[in-house]
Amino acid sequence: MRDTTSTALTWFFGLLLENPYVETKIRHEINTNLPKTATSQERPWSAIDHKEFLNTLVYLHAALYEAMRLYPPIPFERKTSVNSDVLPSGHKIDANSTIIYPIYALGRMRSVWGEDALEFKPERWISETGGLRHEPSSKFLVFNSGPRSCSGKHLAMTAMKIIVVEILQNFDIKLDKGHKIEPKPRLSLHMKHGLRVTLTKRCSA
Ligand code: HEM
Repeated sequence: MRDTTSTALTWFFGLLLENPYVETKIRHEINTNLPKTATSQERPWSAIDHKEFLNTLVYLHAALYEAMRLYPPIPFERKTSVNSDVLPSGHKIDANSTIIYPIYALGRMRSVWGEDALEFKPERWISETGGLRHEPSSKFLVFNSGPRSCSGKHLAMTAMKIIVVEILQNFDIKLDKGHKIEPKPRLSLHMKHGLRVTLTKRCSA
């Protein structure tokens, strides 16, 4: 469980470094919504109603979902049938069959996510009214779907938002020269060489 959130955050920051406009938008969203009483020296969630504040970070939420769509911490899953059945696709399965489904590939299918499926675009998660666009768990399978889906999803999203706010409020991040970002698929989708960055302390305004 700890592995899933840390893996998600590593890919999130990797994507942020490759897409500086997303970082700018997230920083803007944080600064706009952070109550004026909370300075960058102060941990905002100790001084304010953190639930209310984190709920305003719609674009950050979208960017975290988008990072996990492209790099799901658990890249494949399996299910075993109790009885014979027919899948929505029309495929027949026998009782006691184990099906492995690739969450990584599902998150990148053009037929599911559109022509820009391979692009990192948090905007795809924002609705016309500016809220978070709902996608069914059968489409966004990162937290699994059905009765055995992740019971820590809300906690994971809250923890990741807090960590991102804390890091972005306090540091500038730069990818180390020559560092190559590439996946190492295992049970969790780690980065092959980790994410080597240099953090520079931000001066408080
Ligand atoms: C980004 C973070 C996370 C992701 C992507 C994630 C994803 C998943 C997935 C795919 C499953 C289904 C596993 C399976 O059936 O084989 C699962 C189950 C579960 N997760 Fe998470 N998880 C995350 C974080 C967490 C956290 C932080 C907690 C707890 C604090 C947690 C608690 C659980 C539990 C208890 C289950 C089992 C649910 C059940 O079988 O009824 N998860 N998670």
